[in-house]
Amino acid sequence: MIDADRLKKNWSLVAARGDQVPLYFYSTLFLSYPETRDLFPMNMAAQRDKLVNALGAVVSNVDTIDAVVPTLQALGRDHRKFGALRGHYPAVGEALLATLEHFSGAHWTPAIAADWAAAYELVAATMADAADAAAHYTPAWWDAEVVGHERRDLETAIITIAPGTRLDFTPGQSVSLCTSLRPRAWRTYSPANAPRGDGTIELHVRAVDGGEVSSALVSLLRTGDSLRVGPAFGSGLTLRPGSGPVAMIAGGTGVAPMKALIEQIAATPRPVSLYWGARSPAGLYCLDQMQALAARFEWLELVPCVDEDLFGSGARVGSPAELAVAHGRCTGADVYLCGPSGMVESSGKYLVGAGVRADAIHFEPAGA
Ligand SMILES: NC(=O)C1=CN([C@@H]2O[C@H](COP(=O)(O)OP(=O)(O)OC[C@H]3O[C@@H](n4cnc5c(N)ncnc54)[C@H](O)[C@@H]3O)[C@@H](O)[C@H]2O)C=CC1
Repeated sequence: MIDADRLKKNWSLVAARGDQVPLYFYSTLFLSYPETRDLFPMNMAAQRDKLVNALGAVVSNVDTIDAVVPTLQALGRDHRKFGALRGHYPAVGEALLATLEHFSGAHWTPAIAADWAAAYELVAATMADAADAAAHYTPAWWDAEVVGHERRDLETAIITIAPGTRLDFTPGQSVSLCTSLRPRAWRTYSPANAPRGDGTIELHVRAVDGGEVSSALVSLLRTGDSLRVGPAFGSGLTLRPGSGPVAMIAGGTGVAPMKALIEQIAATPRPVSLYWGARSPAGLYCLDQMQALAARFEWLELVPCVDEDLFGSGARVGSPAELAVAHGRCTGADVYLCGPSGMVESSGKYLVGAGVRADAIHFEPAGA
């Protein structure tokens, strides 16, 4: 029986050492098992945070492991795209335990070691089993051709890809992708369209500061190039059944999954209010597309919002969540939130404080 409290306490002790933890973990892994280096991107900076986040998520849920089984299974299926094999899991487990022992110092006991080993074995077996099962019915990744690349501004591009074989997804889900311009570095985006007859997928990419992959996708990628795409995952933002009102609160390119949801809702319309925020009017990079949708669907209300409007664009000034509440759009509605993680977090708190039921607020948890 795993003592979850003991594990959580030990994890907070180790996690307090910050960046040193993943650094130690990867050094140990690559020294002991050099062949695993090829599974990871050349630049490990982004990868380091991922390990810490993933570990934290698993550990904090170890006492309710049933709740994270679907996530672990999706993770296992997704890891096939890295070339991760069942044989790699023990190597990772060994490096993980060595790292935990190193940072626990005098707090490391045989009982804690046994708890960690058992928790890791459970996680690894769930992931590896799901990966093996998926190998029977789905590819490890899809090769897709870039069939459209439209720069919307210096930092943002709308990229359309055509996977070689059909890639199924549900609006609101995400896919990860990798370009040979930045080998083995995968980043996640949400399709901005409901599934199409021709299988093409629209992705909205903003070059983030220091983001080597997003910058390459925006500035260097060209029509005709190919990308690798991983399986669709996530259920936080998928449409809940019902015919009642929907309020969508989006920030920046977080509008992409909202556009996909709107296209899905068009099949069985219900009232939708989309409050879409950006720092300035220039950040509303696909306002024309969104306005065209609002003109086409009488059940769709579009409210562009900006932090400041120096030149009088006509967008509302204020936070999308606060405006949506002030206009009564969240009352009795299913609310979908997507954008920068800080915005999702603060908007969620604001909505709950304003009386919106927590179970009516939907978003993809950070790091998912
Ligand atoms: N491209 C895609 O397919 C998807 C993108 N996302 C996420 O959406 C985000 C979009 O980023 P950008 O377009 O660069 O947006 P941005 O940085 O330009 O911000 C958009 C809006 O969010 C507000 N905001 C930003 N940080 C905030 C904070 N900490 N607290 C409160 N409000 C805040 C801004 O004031 C602005 O109104 C990214 O974090 C991305 O990971 C999420 C899902 C899909």
